[in-house]
Amino acid sequence: MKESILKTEKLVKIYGEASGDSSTTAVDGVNLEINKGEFLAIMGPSGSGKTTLLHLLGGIDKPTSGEVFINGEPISEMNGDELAVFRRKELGLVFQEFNLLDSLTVRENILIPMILEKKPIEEMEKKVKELATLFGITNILDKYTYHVSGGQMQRTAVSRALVNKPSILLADEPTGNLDSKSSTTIMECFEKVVEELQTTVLVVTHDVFAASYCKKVIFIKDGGIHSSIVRKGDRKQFLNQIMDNLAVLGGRVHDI
Ligand SMILES: Nc1ncnc2c1ncn2[C@@H]1O[C@H](COP(=O)(O)OP(=O)(O)OP(=O)(O)O)[C@@H](O)[C@H]1O
Repeated sequence: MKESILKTEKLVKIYGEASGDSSTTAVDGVNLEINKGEFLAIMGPSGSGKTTLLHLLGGIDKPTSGEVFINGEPISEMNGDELAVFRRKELGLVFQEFNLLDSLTVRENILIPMILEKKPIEEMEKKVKELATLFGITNILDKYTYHVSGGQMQRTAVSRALVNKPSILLADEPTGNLDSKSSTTIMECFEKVVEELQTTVLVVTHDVFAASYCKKVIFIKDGGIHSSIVRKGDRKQFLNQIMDNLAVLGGRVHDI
């Protein structure tokens, strides 16, 4: 049976409503359901509302109306502290800019969320070893982040996002600052996250190549869900299918 991890009901985000200036409806009544083990991408033209939607799903921003449920829990009913704890346990977040602390080593960066959860030291060491092995970064664990490559930084960020075994990993343009080789490595890491750790992954991306690694792509336009496609054949066929759907969406290719 399908297990719902994340669900939204009539999610709306309007910017600028209170200021009296002209307002922008960035997310316009989105109903979305993501089940356990899904690996999906959200794509759409520039300004279509992708990042805003991801911020609402991750509790980083509050909706104007509607609700986000994570494991059946409505996140709008949580106060700031409750939401912070809930996010630390249930959500893993990965950003384009990596957001690592450069005064810490790779190992220390990965440990931060577990330290905040006051996990026993043996458990922390075991988890870091497990994730570093899975993502091929054991040899850089004691390096400072400014001494490692962009691809290694992003694999560190993915490890940090996973240490507390979240229900879902949300990634905003995770390949945006990476060359094509590192982008491939990161998308292969996400495949492992889904297949070996059974963690659900949602990626917001402009990158057709990155999206082609996913099993499903949801296209958004003007803040609403326009269409979605599911991967049936190989990755190259899916990449072509994604390109065709983006062409239908409109917007110039370099805007996507
Ligand atoms: N803080 C804000 N205040 C006012 N308007 C905003 C704000 N953030 C986003 N918007 C507007 O909301 C709409 C959606 O923006 P959003 O950044 O979510 O789109 P996006 O699809 O992620 O774009 P891109 O692909 O260019 O990053 C745009 O019209 C944008 O100008």
